[in-house]
Amino acid sequence: MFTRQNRTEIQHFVVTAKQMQAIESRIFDAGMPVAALMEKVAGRITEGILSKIKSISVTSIGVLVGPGHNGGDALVVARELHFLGYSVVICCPFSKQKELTQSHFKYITSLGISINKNMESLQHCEVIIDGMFGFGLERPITDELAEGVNQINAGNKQILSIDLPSGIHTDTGEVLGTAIHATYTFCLGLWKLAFLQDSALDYLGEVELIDFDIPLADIEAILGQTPEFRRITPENAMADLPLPRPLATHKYKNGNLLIVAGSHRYTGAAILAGLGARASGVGMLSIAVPNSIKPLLSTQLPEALIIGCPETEDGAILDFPSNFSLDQFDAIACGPGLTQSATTLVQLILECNRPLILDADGLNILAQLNPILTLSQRQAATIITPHPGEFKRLFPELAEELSNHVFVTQKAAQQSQSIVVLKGAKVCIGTANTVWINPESTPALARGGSGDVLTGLLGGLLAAVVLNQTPIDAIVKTAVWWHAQAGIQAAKDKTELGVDALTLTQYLNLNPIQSRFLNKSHP
Ligand SMILES: NC(=O)C1=CN([C@@H]2O[C@H](COP(=O)(O)OP(=O)(O)OC[C@H]3O[C@@H](n4cnc5c(N)ncnc54)[C@H](O)[C@@H]3O)[C@@H](O)[C@H]2O)[C@H](O)CC1
Ligand SMILES: [K+]
Repeated sequence: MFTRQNRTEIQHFVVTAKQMQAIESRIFDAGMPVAALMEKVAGRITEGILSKIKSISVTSIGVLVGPGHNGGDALVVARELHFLGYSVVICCPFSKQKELTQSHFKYITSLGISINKNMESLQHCEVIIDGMFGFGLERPITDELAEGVNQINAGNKQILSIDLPSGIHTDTGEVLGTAIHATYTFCLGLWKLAFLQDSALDYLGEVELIDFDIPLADIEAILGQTPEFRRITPENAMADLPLPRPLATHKYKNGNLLIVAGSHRYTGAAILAGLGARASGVGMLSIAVPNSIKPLLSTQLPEALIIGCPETEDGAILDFPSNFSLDQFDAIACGPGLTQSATTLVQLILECNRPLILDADGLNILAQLNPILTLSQRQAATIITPHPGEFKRLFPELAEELSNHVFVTQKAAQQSQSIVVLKGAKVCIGTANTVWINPESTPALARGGSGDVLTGLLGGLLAAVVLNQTPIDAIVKTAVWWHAQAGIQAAKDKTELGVDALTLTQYLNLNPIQSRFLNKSHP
């Protein structure tokens, strides 16, 4: 007995509409008939739909059909549901269809199922299948069509969208005119960019990838060895964890990190960054803080070397102590809780030749210093971790397009020659060749302090890879994934309200996902 192949590797590809069309064309050129592929895909969508509706009592299913092949998929699904005994109501508010879609119309009509033009025909159905537009949507939905979509949304029924909620732009995730509010969306073949854009989140509902066996060779032929966009998965995130450790390792081989953080006003930020770094397993941790808060840090992080620094009148770090050198560190993480009074210090750090993570006030200070020029002139790698507000201050010329997170992250990384981590529901990581996007997270992390934790965690992991001369890009996505997974687990245990930043640091250590890492441990 054969079971369907579990192709986890396809989970990490992300495509634009144009790339999907190009991949699809290769399949057709190789001899796969279009109708056969539609039949196969729709069969798998039907399985997906049945698994979602089996627990509710459904007698009548409404199917919204568009003019293209998204509509064709919907008609095949409708036909199969009809044969399974469901009462199917079809609505197609278009007078012209593509040839294959037209052919399915003819057949389904011959089975005695009538086709309605008016969207009100769907109002008594318990469930609606949305096959109006997929990746072929090319202009806004307007007029009567828009009214119909809004009416369907207002009906508060379960809506299952095929490929994309109709009205959502495949690449930007933006709403073109209006869009279906799906309960579930079945993305066909490969993840489309819209599934990883914050702007589409409210419309997608629960999402699932329907694999239909696109050969990897066709994907790679179009996307290349280094795809432009990549989705972070447990597999690719864990592959870059510094585990298992070599048996004969010692502390100087596991990274030496300097955190520069905190002020008299914001002591907690330094502690949280320190606790994030602690969880990373970094070999040596030093934390530079204003002299006056050194005792507090020493109590909270007994394993770290706390460096008390001269401070400004308002309690920010003024400078490093005399004879202090940044050269000894593998990496520096700078910014949480510094306040904007630490400008001279941040300038000094930007000039040093150590790999650097800049966050929070570090970014606000950078924003005053011609960011693109400053970053591109740095002699070592820089990772910046802005939220959208900080991003706007750093890259004002990209502000207008900020709703397209993936695009602006890519542009900012290219312009600044840095790694740009744009925070949001779906964190985007722009590197020289690829934008990594984290699909799984939790709103529980939208809370003061969780960014400080990420900075520390990232710093610790970065210090270790710099020392071992492994690529930096890869570890950034691992840190973002680890941080989100800790948040998800904490939210499961304590609700989304119970994940304060300190609790989050505890889940970095205790996260059950870590037991999976043990598989990679020594025999
Ligand atoms: N992924 C695959 O390899 C497969 C995908 N399939 C399905 O096909 C659609 C894409 O089909 P396509 O015909 O290219 O596009 P659409 O169905 O999304 O619609 C295009 C159709 O609609 C017209 N149109 C576009 N915007 C508007 C508008 N605002 N108002 C009115 N009309 C509009 C446009 O002119 C076209 O006529 C994909 O999503 C999958 O569902 C295959 O079935 C299997 C392989
Ligand atoms: K759709």
